[in-house]
This record gives sequence, structure tokens and C-alpha cells, in this order.
Amino acid sequence: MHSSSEILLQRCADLVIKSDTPKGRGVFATKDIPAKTIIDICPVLVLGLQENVDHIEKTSLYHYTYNWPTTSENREIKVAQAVILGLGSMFNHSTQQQNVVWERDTDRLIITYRSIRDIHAGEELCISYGNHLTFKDVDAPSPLSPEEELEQFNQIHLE
Ligand SMILES: C[S@@+](CC[C@H](N)C(=O)[O-])C[C@H]1O[C@@H](n2cnc3c(N)ncnc32)[C@H](O)[C@@H]1O
Repeated sequence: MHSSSEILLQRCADLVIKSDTPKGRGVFATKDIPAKTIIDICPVLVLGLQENVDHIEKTSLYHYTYNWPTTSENREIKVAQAVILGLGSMFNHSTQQQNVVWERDTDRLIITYRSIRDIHAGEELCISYGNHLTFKDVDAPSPLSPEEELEQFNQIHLE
């Protein structure tokens, strides 16, 4: 039994960090991981709104922070930034192969990462960063060629 001031930590053991990927370092499975497995529970450090603008946005940490809802002094809900301590900061983004989801716990200041489908040994564990990326996505779907666009257009049948 854990008291309310204790957070039970959990991390899937079957993981490695590879450093030679087109996305830099990334987290990969060494064994098959079933859907709904807890991958990691990470504590977070919530940054002050002004601290973020004055300092963090000017550093490479800017590429590692997550949006974090917070209440300002006049009780307004604001979006702050949080640094994810631990493995959470190592997950790369994939629009097409996302296999991990994450959930914020704003009371306990943690993020829980879970597999959303079976992940095979050797696969990279990827989350979604959303639509506003600050880098060129190396596995974004390639844009259609003019010929492919024309073919797609010709397949549209108007009623
Ligand atoms: C939170 S870090 C992830 C860990 C990072 N790869 C590393 O080596 O420290 C986010 C950074 O990883 C890289 N990254 C993540 N997903 C990517 C993707 N789909 N395509 C290209 N680069 C990606 C970008 O440089 C991004 O700023």
C-alpha cells in the first residue's frame, strides 16, 4: 500500500536507447511488448511561464518540453511548459507509426506512457507530438508527385 505522497514507479524492462537513428537517439523494444503495457512513469518539472520565455525557449531544452496546463496567480488556466525527467524525453515523434500514448497527471506531476498496440522486438517506440513540429519529420508521408495528384483527382466521382 502506498501513501498519497508516494508515486509507484514502473518501467518496462525490454527497452534500449539507440543513438544512430535518423531522428537522433530513440527508444527501441528488445522484446515483443503487448498492447496496454506501462512503458514508463516519469516525473515532470513544470517551468514558470516567464522563466520559459526568458530562458528555456533560447536553449535546446525548448525541443524537449511538453505543454502543461497550469493556473496563474489570477486563477486563469495557462499553458506552461514541463521538462519530462527520465525516458519520456527520449521518445521520438511518428505520425504513421505511433505506438505509445501518454497521459498527464497534473496533480501528481507525472506522465504515464503506455503501448497502444502490440509492439514487436526491434521496433521504435514513438509518440505523437501533435501538429506543430519544430523540425523536419523524417518519416512524414512523402508529398504526392504531380502525376499521383492527377490520378487521385481523376478518381473523384462527383454525384
Ligand atoms: C524529445 S527529443 C527526442 C530525443 C532526441 N531524438 C534525442 O536524440 O535527444 C525531440 C527531438 O528529436 C528529433 N525528432 C523526434 N521525432 C522526429 C521525427 N519524426 N523526425 C525527425 N526528428 C525527430 C527532433 O530533433 C526533435 O527536436
